[in-house]
Amino acid sequence: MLRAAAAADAGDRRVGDRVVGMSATTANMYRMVSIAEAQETVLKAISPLPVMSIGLMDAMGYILGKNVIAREPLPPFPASIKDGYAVVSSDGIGDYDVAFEALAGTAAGHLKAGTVAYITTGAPLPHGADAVVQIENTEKLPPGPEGQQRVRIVKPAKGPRDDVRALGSDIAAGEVVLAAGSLIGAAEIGLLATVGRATVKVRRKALVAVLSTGDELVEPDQDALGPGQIRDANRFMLAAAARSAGCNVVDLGIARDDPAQVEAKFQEALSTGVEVLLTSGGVSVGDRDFIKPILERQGTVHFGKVRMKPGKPLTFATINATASRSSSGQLVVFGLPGNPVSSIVTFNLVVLPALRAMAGWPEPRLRRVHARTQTDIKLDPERPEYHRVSLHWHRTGESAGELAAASTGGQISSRLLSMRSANALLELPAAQGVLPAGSIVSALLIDDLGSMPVPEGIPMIVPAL
Ligand SMILES: Nc1nc2c(c(=O)[nH]1)N[C@H]1C(S)=C(S)[C@@H](COP(=O)(O)OP(=O)(O)OC[C@H]3O[C@@H](n4cnc5c(N)ncnc54)[C@H](O)[C@@H]3O)O[C@H]1N2
Ligand code: MOO
Repeated sequence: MLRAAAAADAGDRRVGDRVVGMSATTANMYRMVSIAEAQETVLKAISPLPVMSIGLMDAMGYILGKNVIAREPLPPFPASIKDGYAVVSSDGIGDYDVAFEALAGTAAGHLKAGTVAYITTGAPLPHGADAVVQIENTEKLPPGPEGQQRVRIVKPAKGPRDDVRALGSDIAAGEVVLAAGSLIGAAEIGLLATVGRATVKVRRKALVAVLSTGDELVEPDQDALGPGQIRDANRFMLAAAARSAGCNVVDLGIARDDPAQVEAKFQEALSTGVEVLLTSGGVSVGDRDFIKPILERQGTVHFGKVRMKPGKPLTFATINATASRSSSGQLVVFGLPGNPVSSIVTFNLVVLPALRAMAGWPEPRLRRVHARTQTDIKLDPERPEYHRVSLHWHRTGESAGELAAASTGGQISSRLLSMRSANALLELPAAQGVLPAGSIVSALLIDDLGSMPVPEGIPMIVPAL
């Protein structure tokens, strides 16, 4: 828990990180913490969720809860790498009777020296054979006097083991094929299937609820806006962001700027057993910003102001939920700012690492890269700014190239277009002046670089050998 910086007036009480009277207007008394401190506070307050069993078809995107060890070797028998003929390599070139067919999915037969067996890719090498000659290095001969198949080996096997996968050469028996803490992707699912894990132990992911607050908000399907109304963007955006982190989402709808309505929604979150509640709006310092005072009454507010742009009023609290169905024993609440860009940027910087940590990621933070800016960027003198950019690969001259950062334009926190196609947040320091184009800055990835804009003028390189 953090230290309250503001001095208490007589009659005020200390709650979590702040000294409060009871009105919402005291919300500006929170100590402004750094983003690093905010992230650390959140990660300290949460723990990985319990391990559960899941079917292989549904395991994508989970973190493995236990090491997975191969019980048998792969291949489980010496196997042919080619369609061709199983041979005794020392027999060499010559004409041979085809003694039998060794097909994939059948048991290995026995081959006598001086004969060959027709073999398919993946079939067990017959006992007695030690190599395979691919079909291209053979010629089919007319059948022998008793009608038996015959073949000419034109180019012999290079020696024993030629075109044979040795027993256990892909996976050794007893090998750890996946370590606890691994993120399960498509290849990992293939490995799990290979080693016979039809169900796997993975970390559960948080059940997340989303709630928008504000008298001005209407549903997106409202065609004509009334006076002062805007459509609710955050609830849908945050639900999608939580889902793309693999979480199931409960939609709590919109609460009006009325403490009773907001509190009723919090109760609904608790009784549904959600582990994480994302609210947006109502966390600033106005008389109608009720989120902080409600959180103070219901639980512990760990911070309520962060030195960052956008996202300054970001609020983080925990509410005891031992009486609810939540398996973590607490409801973790992120009070995200109402401005849409502030809410999605704070989601990426603070909520996403928390969801990942709950899901068991050993390193839940966003990945950092370095990039070169393409335009001048004005800095904020007071708050470090997370400038939205689209990163793409840029090649200059003969060099391998580097990531170039194209700004998404106007960065005001209401302009959601600044997040469109953004795949990274530049980490700009709080400073006077302008960061000149061509500067190298660090950037946090908020999207997969595999979907970055198609780089222009980057041909496939064939290395000169
Ligand atoms: N006196 C001060 N006022 C403000 C400060 C401050 O330090 N002192 N901070 C500003 C900053 S920075 C931010 S960010 C905002 C955050 O305010 P709230 O979290 O209380 O959000 P609201 O006031 O409810 O809304 C802000 C803005 O966003 C729109 N909004 C809200 N919810 C949604 C939604 N679900 N979908 C789309 N748009 C939404 C809302 O209509 C407002 O325009 O406070 C500043 N004020
Ligand atoms: O912190 Mo606010 O998010 O700048 O608009």
